Amino acid sequence: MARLILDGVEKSFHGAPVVKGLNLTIEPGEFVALLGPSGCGKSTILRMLAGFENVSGGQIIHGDDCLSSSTRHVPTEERNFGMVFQSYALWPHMTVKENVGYPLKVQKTPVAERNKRIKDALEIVQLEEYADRLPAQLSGGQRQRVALARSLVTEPDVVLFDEPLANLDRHLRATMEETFRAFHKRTGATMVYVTHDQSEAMSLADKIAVLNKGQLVQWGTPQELYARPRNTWLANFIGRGSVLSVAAVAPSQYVSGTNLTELICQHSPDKAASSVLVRPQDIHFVSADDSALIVSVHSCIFRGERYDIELTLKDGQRLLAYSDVPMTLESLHQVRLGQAWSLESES
Ligand SMILES: Nc1ncnc2c1ncn2[C@@H]1O[C@H](COP(=O)(O)OP(=O)(O)OP(=O)(O)O)[C@@H](O)[C@H]1O
Repeated sequence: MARLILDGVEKSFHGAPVVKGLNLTIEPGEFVALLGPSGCGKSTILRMLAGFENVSGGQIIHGDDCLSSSTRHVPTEERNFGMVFQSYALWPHMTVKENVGYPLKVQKTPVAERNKRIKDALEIVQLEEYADRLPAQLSGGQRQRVALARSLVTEPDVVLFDEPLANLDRHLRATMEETFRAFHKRTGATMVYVTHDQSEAMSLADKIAVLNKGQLVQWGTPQELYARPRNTWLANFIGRGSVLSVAAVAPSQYVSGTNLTELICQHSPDKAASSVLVRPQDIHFVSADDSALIVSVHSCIFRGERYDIELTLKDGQRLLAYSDVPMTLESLHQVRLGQAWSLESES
């Protein structure tokens, strides 16, 4: 098992940069998500890791080996990285076990060893009983599990996933997330997982690289990204909450509820302003509290376990809060704010 390093990786297509100076160090056995909106360069990064694309600058290092640089390009088949795509990419005329065993056949692994590894891989994804079926006789989730089994028969150090759940319905996605978690635990392989779905990334990954327009915005654990997003763009992208304009305050710090209330009250459009992130669970409805803020209810939406309440502050800004009970539109309430996180402005 070896560390995977992206060192100043660049990629341009026809002179247009799509990945800019990317630095990431992925520890052996880590589950890493590359998260970002459509077109931010996630798949291109994965394709460079896989060796389908060369790099325009920088280098990719695995352990002691340089896999890609401006002077070197180790071909895909020599990287021994497993890959799982959105489209499954199964051979329709081959049975499940033939599909799973295909990479071993290419490697000319002896038949007895091949059969053992196929059996082990199918056991991990719980498809032993389906070994002789054709892909057309399987459900979407089962096909994705075949692709997963195929990605691990060669016992790769690194497995690359390109939006593997994008074609599955919500219920199946949750089940497959469980399969991925178990798969990671069982194999201990390093995993790099591309997705534009933040809840998927948060629930699966040890660390997340959030990308926007080909650049790394932040690299951290899901908890760090949620609690301390770097800038306003990331605060709007990760989790639920409200980005408020307040009187000037230094970025990257927690602001206490009392200070926050003051910063909101002192804010005026003609003065320098900062942005803070307020999470809905930090907004508390109170009664008869002199230091509380007066808000009115703009909307109230039932979400099953609770209501989403959109509030309007005195200056017209909106604030998302949660409530166990429904609230009447336009009604006035008092809220006490817990804490907020101050943000850098988007560069
Ligand atoms: N072979 C190519 N030739 C030219 N431009 C390309 C090529 N591949 C990707 N691009 C461009 O690079 C940018 C990043 O594409 P990429 O597929 O990496 O984004 P992504 O984040 O994976 O998006 P999505 O979530 O929509 O798949 C896009 O603007 C895309 O049009």
